[in-house]
Amino acid sequence: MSSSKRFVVTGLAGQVVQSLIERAADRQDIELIALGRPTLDLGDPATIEPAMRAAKPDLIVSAAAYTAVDQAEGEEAAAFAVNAEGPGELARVAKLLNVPILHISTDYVFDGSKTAPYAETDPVAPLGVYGRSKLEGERKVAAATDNHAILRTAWVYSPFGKNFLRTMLRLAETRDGLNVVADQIGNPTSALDIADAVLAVGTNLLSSSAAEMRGIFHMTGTGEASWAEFAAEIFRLSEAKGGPSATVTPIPASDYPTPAERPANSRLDCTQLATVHGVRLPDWRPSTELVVDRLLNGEDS
Ligand SMILES: NC(=O)C1=CN([C@@H]2O[C@H](COP(=O)(O)OP(=O)(O)OC[C@H]3O[C@@H](n4cnc5c(N)ncnc54)[C@H](O)[C@@H]3O)[C@@H](O)[C@H]2O)C=CC1
Repeated sequence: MSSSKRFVVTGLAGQVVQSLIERAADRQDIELIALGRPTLDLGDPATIEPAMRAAKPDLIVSAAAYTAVDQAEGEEAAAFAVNAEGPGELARVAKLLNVPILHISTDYVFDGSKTAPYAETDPVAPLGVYGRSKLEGERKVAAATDNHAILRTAWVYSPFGKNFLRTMLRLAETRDGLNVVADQIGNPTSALDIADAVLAVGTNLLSSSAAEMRGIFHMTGTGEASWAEFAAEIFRLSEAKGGPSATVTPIPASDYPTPAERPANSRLDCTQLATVHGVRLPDWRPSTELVVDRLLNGEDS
């Protein structure tokens, strides 16, 4: 029998990390190890090489990040340390250990002014600190090693952690109606589907040295929605199962000001990932149903 490959992922409790732990548990061919603070602290680069050497990865997954988008506006140094310097050091260590690195990035590298879904080759223009820090992370990873795949995702939800889906269900416990932004559109993406895709792309990088499998790929759920449409679908599914629901009133983003500006169009064109890696994430609606079901059944905290 062939021995299993060890994927070492950064972070302990994040949505993507938790999803990777769950999905890898079903796989004989992959062993997943999560490394987080204090053993590996992206904000303290000196911890990265010793932690990674000890973990002996066959492949590194860079999933941890400073993800508080609004807070980042006032904490630029912290956001850049964790989202740019940390991943740059991780990629240096990946090169040193001669292993591939998969780095998770974001739709926030774009300003959202394009009217069609974004391709990997479209010009970047982040609107805020978080997006700029993630873009710098992409650049540092790419500069440190050719053996990388940068996977840009967006609108992540899951049974774990903080996300829009869980926030909507929580608010509906106490409110009959909610105002939700209708003029920002994107591709809702289940972290469980991200985990499957990461394991598939990682397996490809380990089995092939083809240059076309390296570089930037867009990786979101299939299908698009506005936040208001996403909320309405969450409540439709929840109500059908006897869970909380609320009436959604669509509002413009200008009626819901936030410290960080969001792109109006967050849609990512994922053709490259399908063509090169044979990976296509499912439609967001059935994936949303799976997560709503799990939360209503109380399987997750
Ligand atoms: N949540 C979203 O909607 C989106 C997320 N992304 C990206 O996807 C990736 C995964 O995001 P989520 O799982 O949703 O994030 P999350 O916020 O659920 O989890 C972030 C993880 O990073 C860890 N972390 C934070 N600072 C750290 C440090 N200094 N050292 C070590 N670990 C640290 C946290 O402990 C946590 O485990 C990130 O790279 C994020 O930028 C991209 C687009 C959208």
